[in-house]
Amino acid sequence: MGRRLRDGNVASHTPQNPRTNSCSRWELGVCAAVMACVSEFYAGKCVLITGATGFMGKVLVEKLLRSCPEVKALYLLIRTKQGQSSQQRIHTTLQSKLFDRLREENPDFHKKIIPVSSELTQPGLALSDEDVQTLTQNVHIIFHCAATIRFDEPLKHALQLNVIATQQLLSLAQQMQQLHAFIHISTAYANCNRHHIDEVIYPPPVEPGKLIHSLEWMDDAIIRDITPRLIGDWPNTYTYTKALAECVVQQESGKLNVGIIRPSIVGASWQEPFPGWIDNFNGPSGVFIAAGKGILRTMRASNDAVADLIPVDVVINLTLAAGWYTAVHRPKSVLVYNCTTGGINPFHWGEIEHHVMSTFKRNPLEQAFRRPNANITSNYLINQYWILVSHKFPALLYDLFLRLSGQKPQMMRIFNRLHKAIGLLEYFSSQDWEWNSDNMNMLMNQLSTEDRKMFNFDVRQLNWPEYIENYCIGTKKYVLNEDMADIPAARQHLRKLRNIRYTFNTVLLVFIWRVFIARSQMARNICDPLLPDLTTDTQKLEYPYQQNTAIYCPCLGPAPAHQAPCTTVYGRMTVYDRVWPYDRVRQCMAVYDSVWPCTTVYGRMAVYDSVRPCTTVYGRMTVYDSVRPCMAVRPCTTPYDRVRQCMAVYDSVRPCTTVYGRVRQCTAVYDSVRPCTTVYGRVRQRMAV
Ligand SMILES: CCCCCCCCCCCCCCCC(=O)SCCNC(=O)CCNC(=O)[C@H](O)C(C)(C)COP(=O)(O)OP(=O)(O)OC[C@H]1O[C@@H](n2cnc3c(N)ncnc32)[C@H](O)[C@@H]1OP(=O)(O)O
Ligand SMILES: NC(=O)C1=CN([C@@H]2O[C@H](COP(=O)(O)OP(=O)(O)OC[C@H]3O[C@@H](n4cnc5c(N)ncnc54)[C@H](OP(=O)(O)O)[C@@H]3O)[C@@H](O)[C@H]2O)C=CC1
Repeated sequence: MGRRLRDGNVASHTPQNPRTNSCSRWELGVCAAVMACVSEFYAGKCVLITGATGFMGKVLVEKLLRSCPEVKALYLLIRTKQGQSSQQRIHTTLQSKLFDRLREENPDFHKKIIPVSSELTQPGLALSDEDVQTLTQNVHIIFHCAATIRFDEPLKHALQLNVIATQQLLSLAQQMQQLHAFIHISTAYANCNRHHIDEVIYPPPVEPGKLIHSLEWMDDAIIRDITPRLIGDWPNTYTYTKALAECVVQQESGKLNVGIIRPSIVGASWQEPFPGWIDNFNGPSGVFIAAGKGILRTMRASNDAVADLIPVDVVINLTLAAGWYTAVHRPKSVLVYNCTTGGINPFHWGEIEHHVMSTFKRNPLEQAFRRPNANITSNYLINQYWILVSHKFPALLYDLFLRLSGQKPQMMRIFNRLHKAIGLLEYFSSQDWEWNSDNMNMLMNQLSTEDRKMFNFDVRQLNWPEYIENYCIGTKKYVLNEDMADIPAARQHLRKLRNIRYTFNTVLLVFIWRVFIARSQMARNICDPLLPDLTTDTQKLEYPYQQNTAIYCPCLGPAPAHQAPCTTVYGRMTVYDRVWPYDRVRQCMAVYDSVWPCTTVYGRMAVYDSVRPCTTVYGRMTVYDSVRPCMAVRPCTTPYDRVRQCMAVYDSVRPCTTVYGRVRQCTAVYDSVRPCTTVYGRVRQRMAV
């Protein structure tokens, strides 16, 4: 690694006039024929990069050193953090697997890296005078990647980093004597309040200077209160301040050659330095991991909305090419590149869900909480339902288990954080945008064949299923640092989870059956058609009586009736009793109905009698009511109606042949409906009969 600027040991170089240094059109042709023009352009150049310890910054440093080996020096503006100096931090960053390929190709690559201590939120970027002098003398190209990308960042801090730091960097750039290009990394969602987004800088929601001055004197509590009103149509302070930053870039660019790159949702690498490289939980990566671990089961997203993911290497290739183009062609105004895939090679969230789940089932993550099975829905209520059933309920059970086993409950806490994170992402997964990407296409056409291969950002070639598979495997290998050799053990763990789920579901089903369904005729009527029909098609064709046997013994395997078709209710009852002896009459009715639904009182009675011959009118009436509830079918407004109904039943039990017998029967029935306490009442009863 090159020594820090403060040490004053900067590799000497001959300053070149940016205008004469750029490839002429003739030179471009020669360069293309001999070697890639873009890497030729970076030869001998000093490049300043902010955000080099971040996701995209790292990939930029790696690609620049690998594909432009003649680059002179990389000045990386890095803040001290957690007691580590910028020197130590870059040292740690370079240990990342990301640099393995470069390490192999060029073990001395670190010598070109010069860390510069800089806290971007401080006045003057907290640069020493010496560092300012060296940077202003040497830097040819600036890539400004640093930003806070947190969606919940307090407005003042987001403004300080994303807007004010950009402003300060631009004024430093103005002092640079041989700067060729200033490339600012923005986001495709800076203007997410619009549906169609062109490659232009839109008017800012508020004049950035005014906002900066107003927020200076306000305390944090007031700012927090007015933030929602200030950001208006923007979903968070990140996209809002990125919109303001674009405006600042335009205002302060002066005579600088400036380009703005607007990537959409930056994901794992597609090809370089190797497929699937990713090192953080941001954006979809965290969602994929949570789904792969079986924690996330539901999320609000539209199946049909375009998932505008863009691989990180595509963004970096475009950025380097834009650096070259901006320096060489010096466009008159700030050139904006929408770096997106949706308009060129669209892929949808529903498809992503499918491929993510399929990949994690084949290549499971270690120690999954449940089997991966996430579903996306755009319906708020359905999502809330699944959150309750698939997130909160299992979390409660698991925490209960942890408590009982003397451990600290943690699942509910994890779910609360997950819900906060996905709540912030839903805005981006529930709708889609149209980005114009003419400048990206124009730039591609400007590249030589060689450059197009070396700095490939042609997303038409992107094979999504393959990319998503590599992405998921990348989260496993590089974010979670899991060993691919442990996949068989992870698969075994998933099988164990599946068996636990089957057992749990069976117990739950049996419990629900016994407590609710087996005790209620109405519930049975509702549930019977919903219960799984376990019979095969051949059985259905062969014998209708067989169809429902499985309903009565769903968890205990096939009943004997499957082997020897049962044609009588009695036979059927025998099977039933073996499985689950319980409340004979109710069972009998249920079984009978399942075989031969009984619509007449008579049929019903016949079944009833076969089980428990009825000797009392009351018992008989209960059966009668269960078949054709008298109050429901024909509301009985008078005891007389009831008596008529009862008599019909009564007759079927004990037919009466004498008038006297009839009167006695009637009286008994009548009494059971409305006991009579007066002689007058009795006489009225008899008269009625
Ligand atoms: C199969 C389904 C397919 C459908 C799939 C749809 C995906 C739909 C993606 C849309 C994506 C749009 C992206 C816009 C395009 C840009 O503009 S890109 C810039 C993107 N910026 C981000 O993604 C930053 C978002 N993150 C944040 O704002 C903050 O991390 C959060 C989410 C507010 C959490 O903050 P915090 O509570 O202070 O904690 P933090 O330490 O940051 O993280 C807490 C936990 O959340 C986890 N976490 C962080 N981010 C995430 C995440 N994205 N997901 C899950 N967990 C996360 C962390 O791993 C951590 O877990 P533990 O390690 O503690 O177990
Ligand atoms: N990731 C994505 O999906 C997308 C990102 N972008 C844009 O790309 C750029 C890079 O994003 P990404 O790499 O993902 O972000 P990261 O969060 O991974 O990296 C942010 C970088 O900024 C640096 N930084 C933050 N605060 C300061 C500070 N006060 N002083 C000095 N350096 C600081 C961080 O350094 P440190 O290590 O010290 O924290 C880190 O190197 C951003 O401008 C972002 O807006 C745009 C679209 C999508």
